[in-house]
Formats: sequence, structure tokens, C-alpha cells
Amino acid sequence: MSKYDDLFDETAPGDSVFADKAALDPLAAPADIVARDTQERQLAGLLNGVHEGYLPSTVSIYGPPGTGKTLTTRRVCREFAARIDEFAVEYVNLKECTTLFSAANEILFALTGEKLGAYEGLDGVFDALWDALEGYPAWTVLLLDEIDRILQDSNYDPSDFFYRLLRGEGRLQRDINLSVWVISNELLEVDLRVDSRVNSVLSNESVFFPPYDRAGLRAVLAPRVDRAFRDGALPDAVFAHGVSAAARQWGDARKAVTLFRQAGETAVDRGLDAVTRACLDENLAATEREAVIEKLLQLPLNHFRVLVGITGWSDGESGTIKQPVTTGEITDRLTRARVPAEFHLGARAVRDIVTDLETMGLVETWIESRGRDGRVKQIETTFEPQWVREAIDPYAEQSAEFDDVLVD
Ligand SMILES: Nc1ncnc2c1ncn2[C@@H]1O[C@H](COP(=O)(O)OP(=O)(O)OP(=O)(O)O)[C@@H](O)[C@H]1O
Repeated sequence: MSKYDDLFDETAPGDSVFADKAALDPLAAPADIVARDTQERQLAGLLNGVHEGYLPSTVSIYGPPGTGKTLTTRRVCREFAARIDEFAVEYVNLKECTTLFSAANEILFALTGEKLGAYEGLDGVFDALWDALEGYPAWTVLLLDEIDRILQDSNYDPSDFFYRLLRGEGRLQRDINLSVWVISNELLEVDLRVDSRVNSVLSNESVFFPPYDRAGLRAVLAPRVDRAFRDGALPDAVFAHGVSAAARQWGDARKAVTLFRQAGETAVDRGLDAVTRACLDENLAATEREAVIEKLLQLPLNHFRVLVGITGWSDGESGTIKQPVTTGEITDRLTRARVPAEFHLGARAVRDIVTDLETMGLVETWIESRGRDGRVKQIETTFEPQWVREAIDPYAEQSAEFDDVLVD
């Protein structure tokens, strides 16, 4: 017997709690969309404008992650297109597009199945877009997902790009009815920091997707866990406990689905025939850690540095990370590293960044009175401070400048 026979034997699902684990894959589209009735109605109302000869130039679909924005909007638009011949919808995910040229090309690809070479430039791609849209039904909705990536383009101004898409010559000349729906975490104008010229051509139409509450998550999860687990492998009380915790912590359907899958895997690892509260609690902590680290990796460099400063002190005896700290301690920690002048952060900049971090929910602050020494601001992370240290390596890997400012 080779070692692989043993390996596969050992990891084979014996008495698994799962009946159909794929039901807990957040990428798998559910048969029905539940708990988003208000949003489905709003979207349908907007689309029905077609019957009156009007679609808004833009619609901002916004809300926190995992609240069903993409799923619901795509589904409602697709169902409408299936019923109305003069209407078409195209969905474009721009997550890989860090330049406006590549974003325009990706849109072109969705419409025509082809991309243009770089030598054609942005003008060439826009011309091709209008050409393609001429062959489209009278009304077209372009759904743009994860558009915030294009803010990174230093060659073009995103506002310009948007202005062209909404008011471009080619579009006006050919009288093309294009409605651009942007899916993102924030309102379109906030997310893209559009200038006043673009702001004046946005339609102010928006559909907000709030985090799911307990009832919402229960509705989303119930049909999935029903399929995913064997009879009796997820007791009602354990299900209710997981739903409440997920609603309290995130209100995010994707994370909630993942939580139940991981809890099931923990039960299998431990040879249990049912998922327990402990299986859920353990994974709640792990999912929380992953979510925080993911958030830390998205932070601008100085914000991340200040967090490194906030968690950069150890308590002498125990060696654990000292919390809370003062603004003075943070600046002190940051200036200890050998940092080139252009990266210096003064006390005032640190204070501003701490305020930002507080708004983002990453730190908490309060004022402590120290008698004759006056009042001192105390700062600590709202999560396990060790997670900042765990984020340092992955942050450094993705940031060319981080090595210059690393606090040693
Ligand atoms: N109302 C719902 N009914 C059924 N499943 C849902 C619902 N909402 C979300 N889900 C599940 O959660 C996953 C994530 O949803 P979706 O991609 O629509 O979120 P999102 O709000 O667009 O998130 P992000 O901002 O992170 O892109 C979906 O693929 C689906 O599995």
C-alpha cells in the first residue's frame, strides 16, 4: 500500500454530515432569490421605464459585500430581457481592469466577443463600442461590477471615462439609449469621486442593499442547509445560533454560507455526526480573522503603517501586544524605523489617520484623565491586534513602497 492509499483513506468522508456540500458554495447561483423583495421591486420599476420610453442614464446599486447586489440585479435584468425584445442587458466585471483602456476593452468584449489592441487607444475602443451598440436593441443596460479598480489608472481621469460613456459624441450622434448601472460598495459618485461635470449627468437613481438581518439570512440559508446537510446533522438550535451570529457580525450572505460549510467540515474532522455550536464558534472566529485581514490589505499605505504603530508595542513581561496606546507612542514607534523623508508622518497626520481608522471601525479611542499630566487619548484596535502583524507580510508583498517604511 502506498502512502497515498493511506492518505486518501484517512481523508475520505466517512459518516459525513454533508449530503450535498455544493449547496454551500457561495458561487453557485441559488434557484430563488429571497429576502430582497424591496430591491427587486425597485429594479423592476426602473426597468419598466422602457414601456414609457425612459431609462435613467445611470443607476447606482450599492451596499456592503455579500448583500446580493450582483445576484439580484443580474437576475432581475435577465428576466426582463427574456420578456422584452427591445431590451438587452450586458454584465461586465471589471475586477481585473486596472486601466481605463482595459475597462473599455472589457466592455467591448462583452458586447462583441473581441478586444482591440493597445495601439487603437481609448478613442478606438469607444468608437467600436458605439458601433456595436448600434446593432443592439433599442434599450440596453450595461451592468458594471467592481468598477472602483479603474481609480488606479494614473493615465486617464475616471471622470472623463464616465463622461464619455454617458455623454460621448459617438453616443449622442447615433442616439443610443444606454443605461449604465454600477454595482459597488458605495454610491457611484462617492465611490468614483466623479467631478461636477459628470455629477450633473448622473441620474441620482440608486438602489441600496442593506446588510441582511436575522430573518433575511435565515431565508437565504434555510434552503441551502436543507440540501447541504443530512437529516439531523444540523440541529435547529445550532442553525439558529449560526444565523444570529452571522447577522450580528456581518449581515453578509457569502460569509454566512461559508461559515456553515466550514462548521460542517469541522464536525467531519472531529468525527461528529452533527454540527455543534462549538464547530460554529470556532469558525466564526476564523472567518472574522480572514475578513479583518482582507480589510487591512485594502488599506492605503499610511493607514496600514499607523495600525502597525498602534500594535507595535509589547508589554514587557508577558510579551503580548500592548493595548491601548497613545498618539505619542504611535508616532514614536513609526519614527524609530529608518524611513525616507517623504514618508515621514507627523503627530497631526497620525491623529487624522486614527480618526479615519475609527470611522472604518478598525480602532476605538477614548480620553483618559491622567491628573496633572492632563487628558490623553487612548487608542486600541477593535480586533485581535496580532492580526495586524499577520497582515504585514502579505501587505508587503503587494505594496512596492512598504519595504521603505517597514517598522522593524
Ligand atoms: N437574496 C439571496 N438569496 C440567495 N442567495 C443569496 C442572496 N444574497 C446573496 N446570496 C448568496 O451570496 C452570494 C454573494 O452575493 P452577491 O455576489 O450578489 O453579493 P454582492 O452584494 O454583489 O457582494 P460584493 O459587493 O462582495 O460583490 C451569492 O452568490 C449567493 O450565493
